Amino acid sequence: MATRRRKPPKQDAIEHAVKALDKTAELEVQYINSFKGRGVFAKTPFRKGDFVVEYRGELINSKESQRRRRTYHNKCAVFMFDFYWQEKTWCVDAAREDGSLGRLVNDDHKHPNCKMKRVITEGKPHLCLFALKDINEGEEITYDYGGTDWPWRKQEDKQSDATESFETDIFRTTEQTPQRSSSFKTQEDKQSDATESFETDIFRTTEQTPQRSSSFKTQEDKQSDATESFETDIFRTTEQTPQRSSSFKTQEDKQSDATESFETDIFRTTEQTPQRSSSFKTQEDKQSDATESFETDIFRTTEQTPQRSSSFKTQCPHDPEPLPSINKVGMNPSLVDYTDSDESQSPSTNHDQFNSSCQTWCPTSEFEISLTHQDGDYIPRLRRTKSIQMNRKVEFASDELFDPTSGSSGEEYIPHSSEDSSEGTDTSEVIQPVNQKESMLRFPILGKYADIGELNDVSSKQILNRGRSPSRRGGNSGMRRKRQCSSSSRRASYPTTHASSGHSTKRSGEGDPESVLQKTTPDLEKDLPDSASSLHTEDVADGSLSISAVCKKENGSRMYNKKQYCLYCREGFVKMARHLERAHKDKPEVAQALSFPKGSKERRMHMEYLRNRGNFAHNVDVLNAGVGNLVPRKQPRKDCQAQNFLHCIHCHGFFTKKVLWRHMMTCKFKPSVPQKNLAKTRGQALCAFAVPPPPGVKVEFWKLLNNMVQDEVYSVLKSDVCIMEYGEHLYNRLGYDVGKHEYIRQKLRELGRLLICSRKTTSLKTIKDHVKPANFMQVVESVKHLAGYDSKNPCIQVPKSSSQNWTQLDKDFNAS
Ligand SMILES: C[S@@+](CC[C@H](N)C(=O)[O-])C[C@H]1O[C@@H](n2cnc3c(N)ncnc32)[C@H](O)[C@@H]1O
Repeated sequence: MATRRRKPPKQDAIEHAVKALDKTAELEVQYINSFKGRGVFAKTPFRKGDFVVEYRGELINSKESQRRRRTYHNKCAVFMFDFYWQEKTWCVDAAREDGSLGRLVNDDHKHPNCKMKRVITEGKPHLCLFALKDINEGEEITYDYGGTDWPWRKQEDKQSDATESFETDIFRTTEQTPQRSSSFKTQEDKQSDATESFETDIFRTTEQTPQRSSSFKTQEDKQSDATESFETDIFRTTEQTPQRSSSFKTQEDKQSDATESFETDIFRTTEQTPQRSSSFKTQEDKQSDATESFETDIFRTTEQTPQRSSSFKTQCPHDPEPLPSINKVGMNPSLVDYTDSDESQSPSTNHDQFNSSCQTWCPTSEFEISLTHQDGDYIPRLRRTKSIQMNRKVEFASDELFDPTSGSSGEEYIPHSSEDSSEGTDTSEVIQPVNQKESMLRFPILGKYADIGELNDVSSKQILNRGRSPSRRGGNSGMRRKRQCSSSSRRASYPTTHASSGHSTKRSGEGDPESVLQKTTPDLEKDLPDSASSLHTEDVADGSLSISAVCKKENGSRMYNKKQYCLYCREGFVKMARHLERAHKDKPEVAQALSFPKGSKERRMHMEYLRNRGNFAHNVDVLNAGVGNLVPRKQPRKDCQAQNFLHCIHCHGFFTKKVLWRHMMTCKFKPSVPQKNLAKTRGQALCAFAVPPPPGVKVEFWKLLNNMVQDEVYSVLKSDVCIMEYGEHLYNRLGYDVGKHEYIRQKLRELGRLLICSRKTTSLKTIKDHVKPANFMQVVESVKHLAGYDSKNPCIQVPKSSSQNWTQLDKDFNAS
């Protein structure tokens, strides 16, 4: 098939590994579909046994890998590849988008064409893929990730015919049910049978007792013996300058130029610990916490310079005691330093077993090239541990990467597109921009709200008169579950609402928020503080004001015990709708709400509004008293300070400042402002899809773009090369999740708006101009202009670029 001269695969692998080079002339990345994402494809044929690509990344120890796994998003954690070497579990963390190809190779457990092998060179293990069979040009490179619980496997068959959105849904569902299939064991058993027993031993040891099996020792010893001849090869290869191919660099540079730093931020924590600990061996032996960063540092793939071996010295600047050099002919100077290292700096703790012939630790080479299970050679069984979720409560020795207790639980796939909210009850859906300043209502404070004081008396009387009788039943039922961690049950006096006067119980039109407001707002406004005179809660000595966090049950699940306060009887109830129905159906607003069918949107909205009003009245009272538990619209995760909360003038919900801005945009109780429909007409949409994507633009990304509002921003961003490249990059990263499409569009629109503004106010014409350091001040000017910065009264109109804010801005923008 192939006519090119074949290099011995092991040598080929070592050469590429040492130089951190990919075969960019023979391989290419292609976007496959939204389900699978990208994949690596052969540009030229490979022969069975050929080295194909290295799974390159940062080599870290198990402790560090556990730590990262806890902090990484699932999408990143899936790039962590755990493997066993020298009685320890190691991990190649390829989460970083570094442009390398190995990390993008997809899984195929049925008909893989490659197999992962461990190649040790310069004392470091590398994970390399070798062809299991002849691979044709255009064929996707695949290997078996191991295990059986990868979500996509269960769906593979269904996938082929399904539509894109359907696929995504399935995928999500699967992600949420990370149960190991029952066939797992069977396959495990089959594998175990097919491989040498020692492999099984290795992984049993890893999962249960980190002891070396006797068969493993034998194998290791065999390897040690065999290393001698490889060393020569290794050192020969290291003489060559380890540079990345130019084509590779270009691709990577392009990506990094166009990419925002947010994606890489997560990794910074671990990358910013360049200190080497003093004694590797001791720490390793002790498995103490302090080892965490050390091993990482030693084996870290240089982030900036892809020259792995030569960067080693720089990576370890704090070696306490440099040891005598072992001179190897032809050795790269940096490698001399590396081999100079103290034995104790070997990643191995068992040097006798690893290389018993060396008194001083020296790098050895190990190569495992058996490509079938049958030939009986040592095949390191590499395993993707993404499917095993660490149980944080279990204490692990640093080498115990696998959590035996969670083996069957699978990976916890968390739907990532959902909003980060502690309580998903806010179903605000309509986006209607309003004047934010007018809409943010701060709470009234002690003494500043005379009306409330007067009303309090009335309401106190009302409470006395009524006692608990009208609400007793509801109250009891609401309190049936005695969970004490919600808001304070302190009774207080409240402003009355006088809600009953003059309100028809006639059905309002179609649950329109406005109609709800028209009927209910006037009453409430009596109770509301004058927004102009309202003060900020910071003015209160609010040491005793609290906002309770969400409560958890013993098993960690959420406890739904948030008490809402009744507008009429001032009691707290967990089930407010039921209470209102039972105790206050005579009230016009309640009657009005009840006039809608159960479960209807209108009824829910009315009830929600009444609930909010009751809570609002309660909060007003608590704030007036300066003591008590405030009821927020959404319970925070942690107990919060009251001054971080503000009140929405439309729905009267109490929100954190951070959330309020966004909420105001979507509050369903705000009166709607007629807006020009900026959405595409049907004709426009059809025309947009009819236009083929420009050369180099993927169809899927093109579709995403064409779903955008087609205004000036759209045409500008479409014509800017950088924005389009950035968009494609985002699409490649996030596009498989339909929930992220809007985010991608908004990111692009932000840049489009900036570009328009820059063109109007500065000499910058493209986004590329924006990244030139010389233009920095112009960019600042443009951003200020765009954000509506007022230099006289230093403030900005648009404090942050949430998509909703920009939606308003878009409208203003278009209007102007
Ligand atoms: C190591 S990454 C491979 C590169 C990935 N396709 C990408 O575009 O970033 C592993 C991820 O690829 C996807 N993947 C790998 N093999 C797959 C397969 N056979 N079918 C569907 N998705 C697959 C899964 O989303 C998995 O989380």
